[in-house]
Amino acid sequence: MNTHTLDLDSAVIATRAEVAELHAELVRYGLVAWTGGNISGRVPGHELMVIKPSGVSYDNLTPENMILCTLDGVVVAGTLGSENSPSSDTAAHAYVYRNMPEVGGVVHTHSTYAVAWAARGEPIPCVITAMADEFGGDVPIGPFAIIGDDSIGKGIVETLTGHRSRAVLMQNHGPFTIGRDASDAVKAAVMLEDVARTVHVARSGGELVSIPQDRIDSLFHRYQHVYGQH
Ligand SMILES: O=C(CO)[C@@H](O)[C@@H](O)COP(=O)(O)O
Repeated sequence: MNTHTLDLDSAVIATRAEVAELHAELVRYGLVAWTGGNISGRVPGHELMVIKPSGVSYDNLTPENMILCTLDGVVVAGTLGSENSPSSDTAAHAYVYRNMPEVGGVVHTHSTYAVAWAARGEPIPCVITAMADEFGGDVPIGPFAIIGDDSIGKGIVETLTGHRSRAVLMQNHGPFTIGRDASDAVKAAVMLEDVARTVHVARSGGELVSIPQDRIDSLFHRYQHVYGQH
């Protein structure tokens, strides 16, 4: 077996394990109900992605039943899990990977507060430092788009290209998040729901107080480049 094949096989195995394991985080943080939501990961160094099977209980997701697809969203025949149908959002995830080469992971959830902002068609205003840290500003609204073709993917790419936010609220539907890898995209989904809830509660109590842009900029820089362990 040549080294390229070994590299491919090991990259696929690692991505399957990562994506399967991360789905449990959506349940742990209460971001999905039933089989709603999905996570995918780009297979590093290859024009491939791994995504969950459609409509399968989170309790039954394993590395082996994750589905390997091309970046056109086509299932790679004869591979583990290929007997099942991939997520109904596969086209959206694939469109993001084709058009945003820096993205290594995509997540979709139906988390309550984020979906509530999406139902109002309102961007979440950056009025707490946690939003400045994680999203560098407001969390934007994406267009209303029907599942089944590239519409959702196009809406995600048009909204997030050149935008600091790793999260977009697709109007009347819910959040999609992106990241350098699947884990980073899951973090964005978790933090999104936290800020969506906090700002919703804040606004229900009265007027929101904005943060000066230069403060948002410095908070974002610190969090992205200084915070944590290096
Ligand atoms: O919201 C949608 C589609 O956008 C849901 O169907 C989705 O969360 C779950 O679908 P899958 O189980 O990934 O096919």
